[in-house]
Amino acid sequence: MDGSELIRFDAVTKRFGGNTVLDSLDFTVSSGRHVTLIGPSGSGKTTILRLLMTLARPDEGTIRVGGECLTHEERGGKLVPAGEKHVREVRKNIGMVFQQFNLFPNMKVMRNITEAPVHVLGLSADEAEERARGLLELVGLTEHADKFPTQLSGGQQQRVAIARALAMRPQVLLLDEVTSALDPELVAGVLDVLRDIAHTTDITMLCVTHEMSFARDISDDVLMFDAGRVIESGPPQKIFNDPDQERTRQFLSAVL
Ligand SMILES: Nc1ncnc2c1ncn2[C@@H]1O[C@H](COP(=O)(O)OP(=O)(O)OP(=O)(O)O)[C@@H](O)[C@H]1O
Repeated sequence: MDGSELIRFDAVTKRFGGNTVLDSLDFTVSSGRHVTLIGPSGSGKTTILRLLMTLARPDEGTIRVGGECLTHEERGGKLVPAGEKHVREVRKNIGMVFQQFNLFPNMKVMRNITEAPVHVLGLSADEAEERARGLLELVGLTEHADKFPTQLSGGQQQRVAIARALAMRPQVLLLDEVTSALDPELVAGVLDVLRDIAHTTDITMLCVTHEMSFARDISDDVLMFDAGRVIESGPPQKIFNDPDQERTRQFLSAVL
């Protein structure tokens, strides 16, 4: 962890129709930090992760990751909207785990994990498999490399999705409600794996979750969103125990 700035949102506005979901949003995340986004449903948390994955584009403002601009590029001395090639390069630094796992159903676990390292990073099959074996051990699925996703529980599938995201060795891992689609008895196993990753690696994490005790455990910083703006931020002890904003207090009393 070197503490340098890794993610920067400058005056980012995102609208869907007439609905302003993010309203001139500014925030930064330093390298190695674990940041949790909390706030009421519809406050724009998932949209932030989707913008970072370029699954959506902002209407205004700029987003930078690792010093590279995700939204714009310089061409002929002018700043123009970023093209596909530029976006793909910047995005190599970002891994995401979704609520619904999104594994490739027709590929075995091993291939789910090696596919992008081979095709995007150009690793040899042997290098990618060695990397995948290490990750399967990390997520406790060494025995399941030759299974198809449907042969695994939801919790196991989500752990494969975590291994798959990490296989690209991204600088930042985005976690979007990764336990929301799981049966309650499978949640703890997935959160334990993520706790382990948070505590033993220097990866930067940006996490949207309703699991407040998990947020308390892993976060360096908590950002409280309301109506597309950060209304308060700070270490989890401060936000969860003694928030400054009445809106944060109300939100927490409803979810804790
Ligand atoms: N593709 C889309 N088209 C239209 N509206 C959208 C789209 N994606 C998000 N929205 C709207 O943007 C707002 C913010 O959504 P977002 O998913 O970012 O909120 P959230 O804070 O993550 O909420 P939740 O906690 O319920 O997941 C919501 O009103 C949502 O309906």
